Amino acid sequence: MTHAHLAALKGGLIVSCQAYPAEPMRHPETMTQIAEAAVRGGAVGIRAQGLDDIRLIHERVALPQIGLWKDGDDDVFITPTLEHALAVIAAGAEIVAIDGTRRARPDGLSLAETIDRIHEQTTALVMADVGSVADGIAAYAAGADCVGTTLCGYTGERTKTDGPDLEVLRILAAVLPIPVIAEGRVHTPTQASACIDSGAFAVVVGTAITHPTTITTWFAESVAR
Ligand SMILES: CC(=O)N[C@H](C=O)[C@@H](O)[C@H](O)[C@H](O)COP(=O)(O)O
Repeated sequence: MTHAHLAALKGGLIVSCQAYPAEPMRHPETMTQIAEAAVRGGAVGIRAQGLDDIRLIHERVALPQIGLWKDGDDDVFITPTLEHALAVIAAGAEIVAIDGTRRARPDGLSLAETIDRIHEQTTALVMADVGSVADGIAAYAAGADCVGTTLCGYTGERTKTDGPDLEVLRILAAVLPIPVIAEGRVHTPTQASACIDSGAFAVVVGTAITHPTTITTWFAESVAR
């Protein structure tokens, strides 16, 4: 049985609204406006980073929100500890995205301990951001409510493909009984559609919708002679 907030995402597009440190658009109001614009285009959910952004988006956007807190320069930086996860949930995220890899976590808790404590202390769901098939299987065993292919190509286990890692997506969607969300380098509508055809429960698009600097480089490079 899928929780209502996850069920609301089924078969849809989740738009990741994130700006990176020191970037011009890094402001909760700006990210909230981007999220509001994404709603008008048909997004069924929003993914957002940082407590202030999550709080404001929760106030103004009536869609399920996947929240995360990127912190630290270590390998594990997506909502790296239980404390980060609880803060993301307190800020209003219905689903908390956490590092769901098999790497050691900075607070010394295992992934299973982290997920157990989130489930004991809150009603939020956990999206485990994984970097490989082995990660995904371990995250399911650890109690994740859903997994995302978010970290495929970023942990050294998988080659960073130009588009989404459809191979990991296809395998995890076939073997796991929980939703598998496609995320990472989905840059075109055709790729998003291929994710659904490969078994994705939902598709997250960030950069190609919400990161104008990167999109500008794609066009600038294509006109350069
Ligand atoms: C690896 C990592 O840090 N991923 C982050 C996770 O939230 C974001 O920087 C990405 O923008 C997000 O995953 C969406 O992916 P893309 O922007 O490729 O559509």
